[in-house]
Amino acid sequence: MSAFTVPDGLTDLLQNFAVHAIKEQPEDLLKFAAKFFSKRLEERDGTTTTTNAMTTSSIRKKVDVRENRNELYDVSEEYERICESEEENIDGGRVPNLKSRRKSVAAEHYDPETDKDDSLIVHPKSAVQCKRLKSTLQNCFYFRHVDGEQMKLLIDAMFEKKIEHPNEVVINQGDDGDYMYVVEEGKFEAFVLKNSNGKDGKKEYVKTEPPKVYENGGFFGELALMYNTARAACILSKTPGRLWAMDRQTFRKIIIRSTHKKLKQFEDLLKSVPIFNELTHYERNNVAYALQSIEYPDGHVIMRQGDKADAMYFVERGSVCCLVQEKGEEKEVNKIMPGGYFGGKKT
Ligand SMILES: Nc1ncnc2c1ncn2[C@@H]1O[C@@H]2COP(=O)(O)O[C@H]2[C@H]1O
Repeated sequence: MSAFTVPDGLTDLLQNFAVHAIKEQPEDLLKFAAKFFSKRLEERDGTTTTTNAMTTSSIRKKVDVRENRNELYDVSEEYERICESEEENIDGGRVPNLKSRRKSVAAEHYDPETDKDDSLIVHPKSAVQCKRLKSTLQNCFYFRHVDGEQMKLLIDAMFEKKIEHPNEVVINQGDDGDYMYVVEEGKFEAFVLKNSNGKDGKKEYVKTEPPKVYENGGFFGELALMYNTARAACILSKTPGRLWAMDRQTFRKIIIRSTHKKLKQFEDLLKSVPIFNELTHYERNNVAYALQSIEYPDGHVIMRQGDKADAMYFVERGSVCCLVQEKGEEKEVNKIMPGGYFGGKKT
């Protein structure tokens, strides 16, 4: 009998491929496989086969890898390389060159446990501004974990930023994270760099996939502050508008303290669920924000057979029994353990 050695990573690679193929049900499996594996290769090597442009996913990949080692990856080399032209082309429109906004990526590590300094910035506001800001924050699910006292500190620390024109670049991909923004009014859209050397040597940006539009609500610019990385996308105004900005220090002291632990817990849970394995950092983060922790007592009926599906559930602790009514009797058909999920299409 001959002994075989399974190459490192083979199981994960094939599992990922199988999950994708099952999910997407391609007509031509071979073509789908070719595309899938080429994309993995591009992501690993940080190159594309058609251009030399550094894609955000490859930048993000590198950032992620370093993050796992608790180091900070400075993307400045790539950024300088992709920043050579004087003007930039976003979705066909001309926007000012933002190279001057680029600073070095701040590498300081923030540990909420050891930070005893509670001093925060205060930007004075009128009662009307406070009221507007409070209602904007309350409508934003990102701030769900913030308690009343912290909400007051947030309101003090944030300041209003008026956007006068469409096509203003609020965030430039590759920059350091200085502020996170909450949208009170106006329309904003996210773009990512497609080609650093497009038509006439100008940089070309495309809408994110899926497109991300913020209209009279929502937030952006949290990733670079949360993960200490360079900006992962550009945010451009589509109309004049009004934003509320939160500086990096306030974000760290309030948001990281109150939500980071919870988010990490959720993120780890999501990582163990195969259908979410392939999500990017950003996508996984968004799912994590949308999750809510609910404790059920033993024997509690979470949903009944025939109920309308209104949510998907992930088991964090304990186990969940699936029962089916058969000839007037309930029969256990499945037991879902931590890492398992139900309430989606199949359990
Ligand atoms: N597909 C996307 N990938 C990364 N960031 C995105 C995407 N769509 C929207 N964004 C937002 O764009 C912001 C750019 O700055 P940050 O990286 O700090 O945080 C990012 C997110 O809030």
